[in-house]
Amino acid sequence: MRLFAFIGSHLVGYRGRYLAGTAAVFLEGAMTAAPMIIAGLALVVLTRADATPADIWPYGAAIVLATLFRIVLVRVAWLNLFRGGGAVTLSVRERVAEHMRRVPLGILSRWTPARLANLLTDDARWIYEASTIAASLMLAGIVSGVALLIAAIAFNLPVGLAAAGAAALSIPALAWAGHLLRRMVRRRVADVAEGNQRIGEYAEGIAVFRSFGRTGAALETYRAAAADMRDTMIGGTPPLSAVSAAGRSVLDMGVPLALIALAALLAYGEGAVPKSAVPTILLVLASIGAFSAALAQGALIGTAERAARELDRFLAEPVLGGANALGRTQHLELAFESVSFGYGADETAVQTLADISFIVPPGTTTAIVGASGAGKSTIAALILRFFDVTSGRITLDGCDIRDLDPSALQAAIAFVGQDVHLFRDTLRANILLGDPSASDARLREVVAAARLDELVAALADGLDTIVGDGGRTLSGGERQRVAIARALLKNAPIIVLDEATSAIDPITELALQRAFAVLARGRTLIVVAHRLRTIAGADCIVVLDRGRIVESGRHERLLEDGGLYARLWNAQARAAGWSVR
Ligand SMILES: Nc1ncnc2c1ncn2[C@@H]1O[C@H](COP(=O)(O)OP(=O)(O)OP(=O)(O)O)[C@@H](O)[C@H]1O
Repeated sequence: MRLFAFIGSHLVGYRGRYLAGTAAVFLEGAMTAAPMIIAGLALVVLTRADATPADIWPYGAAIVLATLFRIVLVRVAWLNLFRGGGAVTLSVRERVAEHMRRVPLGILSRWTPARLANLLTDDARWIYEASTIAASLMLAGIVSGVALLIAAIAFNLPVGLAAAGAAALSIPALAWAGHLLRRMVRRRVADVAEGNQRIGEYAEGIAVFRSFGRTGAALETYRAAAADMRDTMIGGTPPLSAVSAAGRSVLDMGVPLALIALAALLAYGEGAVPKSAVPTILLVLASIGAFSAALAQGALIGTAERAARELDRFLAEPVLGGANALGRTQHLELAFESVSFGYGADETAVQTLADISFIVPPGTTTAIVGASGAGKSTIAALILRFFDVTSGRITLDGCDIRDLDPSALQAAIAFVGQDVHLFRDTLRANILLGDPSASDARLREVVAAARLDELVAALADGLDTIVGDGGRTLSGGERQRVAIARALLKNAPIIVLDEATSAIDPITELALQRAFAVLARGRTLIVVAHRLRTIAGADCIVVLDRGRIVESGRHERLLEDGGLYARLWNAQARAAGWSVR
């Protein structure tokens, strides 16, 4: 039922068609039973003493008509069900993709990339297969089986009832088998996901494993996951097959029970085999066949049901709220007002930021500095609403960013993080992500500002060179420069740079900084940096220590104060003179 409720909720605009298809399947089930029932009637007529060959023709004609009607119904059913099923799958994929866009990144990161990909591929496919083929075969089988059983009862009440009793008795065992099957499917899917995760980690981390001579151990963890998968199959199959076989055997008991009922009739009733006996037994046999065909779809329906549950669970993840628009798109002041934050949803979450307040006036540069783990990147993540604050508020142009339409916030901020992801596409397409409508001249301008022109000139296809998966064909510093070009192109009033130049050599970094300053003039910059030399010119430096602001101000004043910033600065100055012997 859950599966069909799920399908129903995604039948946007196709509900009528799908219902028409279902009605056609219903009739098709009846038309599948019709030839057998008509043949049964013909058998009864032919066993009469006064029967002539001509008596058979109306029945023959009725069988042909029922078959022709069934062909038409199959066509109508499948046409509508496939359209409806296609619409459901499309709607599921679109809703999941749209939801991914709106769920806070903090929540999204709890779903691994493999699980998210699975929602859009395998899970959506199971829903398609269930809503089209499996559901129709199951419904047609049940309708046909029930129609044949009713006909059997009508032909001969005791014999038909004996077979119906067997069918009724098989229901609990079959329901139990369905429950075991669903449990096994759930565990198998979890094992496969775990196995995929492990093999993904093994493939991605192969360089690390090799450098530590740990490839064997890493492979072992994958092997363990594969063994779990096998154990689930081996452990789950015997009880499932036993219960399923028991259910089917009880169902198959329909014919022997019908024969026993017939024998009882002979012994205690009519004293002769009634004319309806043979057709009734045939109808019972056919009805068992129809029920078995319906049962054969159980595994697919069970798998699709699990997929529906998983899709529902993802679609129930809360999305970023807020609907307000910004009053203007430029000169936006950003402010932290007594912001506290801890990762994790419950009260036990460790507080990462405590009572953070600072203002970033439009057009100024604010640097966030502090030791590793102090909470600098967390500040950037909160500005971007990857997470929402635990208490206090962050405002943009006076408006709490939680009340802002997420797309207004996204439009106002360009972000370059520590990990740069490039898509397997041309360098041009990767940079144009910042502004797909940018002119060629503007593109070249940001390429030059990001100090990418030498790289572009050296590449055989220049900007049209495909950069490999995740940008792996470029060096770390080159990837960072592509991300900076992308952010510059976006033309957002606020740019957040989180260790955006950490992989760039000092000479290129200096040149990039100068060019960047020209292109980003008038924009607000929030820079998270370890190399203090790069932010010494900032309008305000906010110094963090274990999640708290311990001082803030301009470089010269902070040096004079002799606090944490001065200590960090002096330590870096000394480190610059270090050498490896
Ligand atoms: N997604 C997360 N879930 C749980 N804890 C996190 C998460 N991200 C960061 N933390 C923790 O929050 C604290 C602050 O991390 P953050 O990345 O903000 O520090 P940082 O100052 O930017 O450090 P670094 O300079 O090393 O990048 C750290 O203790 C870190 O372990």
